Amino acid sequence: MPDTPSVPAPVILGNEPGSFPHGVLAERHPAIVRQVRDAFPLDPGRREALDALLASCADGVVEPLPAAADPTGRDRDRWSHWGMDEYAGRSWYDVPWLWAESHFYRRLLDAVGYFGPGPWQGVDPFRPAKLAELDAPETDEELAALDGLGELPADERARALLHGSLWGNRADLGFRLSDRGAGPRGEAEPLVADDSDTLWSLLPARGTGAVRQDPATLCLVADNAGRELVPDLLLVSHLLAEGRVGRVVLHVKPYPYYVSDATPTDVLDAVRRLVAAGGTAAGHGERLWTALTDGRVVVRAHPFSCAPLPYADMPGDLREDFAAATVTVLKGDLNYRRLVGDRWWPPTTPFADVTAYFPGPVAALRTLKSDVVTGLDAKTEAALEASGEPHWRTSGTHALIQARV
Ligand SMILES: O=P(O)(O)OC[C@@]1(O)O[C@H](CO)[C@@H](O)[C@@H]1O
Repeated sequence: MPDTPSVPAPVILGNEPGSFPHGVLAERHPAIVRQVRDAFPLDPGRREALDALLASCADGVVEPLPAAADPTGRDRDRWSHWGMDEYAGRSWYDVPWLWAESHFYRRLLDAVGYFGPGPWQGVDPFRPAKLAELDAPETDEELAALDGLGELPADERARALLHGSLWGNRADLGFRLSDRGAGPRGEAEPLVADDSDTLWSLLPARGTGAVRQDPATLCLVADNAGRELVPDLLLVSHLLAEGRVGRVVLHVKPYPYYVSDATPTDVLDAVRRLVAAGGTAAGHGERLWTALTDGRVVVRAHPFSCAPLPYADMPGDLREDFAAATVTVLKGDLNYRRLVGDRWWPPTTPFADVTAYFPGPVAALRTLKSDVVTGLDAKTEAALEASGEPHWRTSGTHALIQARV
């Protein structure tokens, strides 16, 4: 197995005005604070805390989590282990962008009283937006379209559902706040890498050549709730129905994160949405409901899923989870950044090299919404650079399916 590149590329920081990472820290985060402030009738104490965070976004520094932030102290201990003491006092713009962003969301939860004690303990500040998206007419349309898939051969249905999950990643409420917009479609193909054949080779359908001794286990590291989680669950349901997997471990976040990231509550909302939709969607919803009750689908909410660190720093128990899977599929841009390392890799750096540390076969389904990218062939990189789309890395108009056996 190739080794992770011996000389890692520079870590992405948010310290360059005009860059995407800087814009996220300086513009998107304040917009998110205002959005939360307007979405809840918060008491003066909470509003003051939000205003303090808003002020900090512009020119503040990383501050330790206040003692009240976490009555048990367990989460503060984790954050200390994750670098909070090292970075405390330093500008948001001078620490790794991944770390700064993740710490912002943890501070936002403090500001709204998510960790309590108090009336807002456990209330997801992003829930109104998540539910609005789940109940949107577009969701009805996407679920109704499932009725037409039944006529397709199983492998075409599988491909359609895989792409539904892939492009579902554009349904990202935080991203839309500063979506640089899909500029004029250039020459470059929307899919900049496609290892789907490799992924399918790991999850053969019943009755095909490759007969597995034990049913395959899929570890799916989910990303956003709503209109991304629904297609993810539809793919899971299809893989179970076709015998491509016998068991699914669904990783979601233990608490709200990056605006739309899915929590266990969001899994329940999405399954209920499917069951209530009628038609083919309801069949998927009922299959998932049964699979959750009989243990074929297991939901995990590991603390490291909300860590400000790359997966290369994952703890042993999570490493064991991934190692036990036939394949681990990571959804979305943030998980991609954490999987390959949020660094200025040359785009042609082999995906296999930057994921060499990962236990077991791994795949990524991601729309490009931030600067990091690996695993492109030189021709694709050249086409993207020549495409007339200056923001091809961050606009969400391109996506990739990458896999390492
Ligand atoms: O993981 P997701 O939901 O696909 O994207 C997360 C994201 O919105 O957050 C970061 C910018 O704030 C980027 O990684 C990306 O744009």
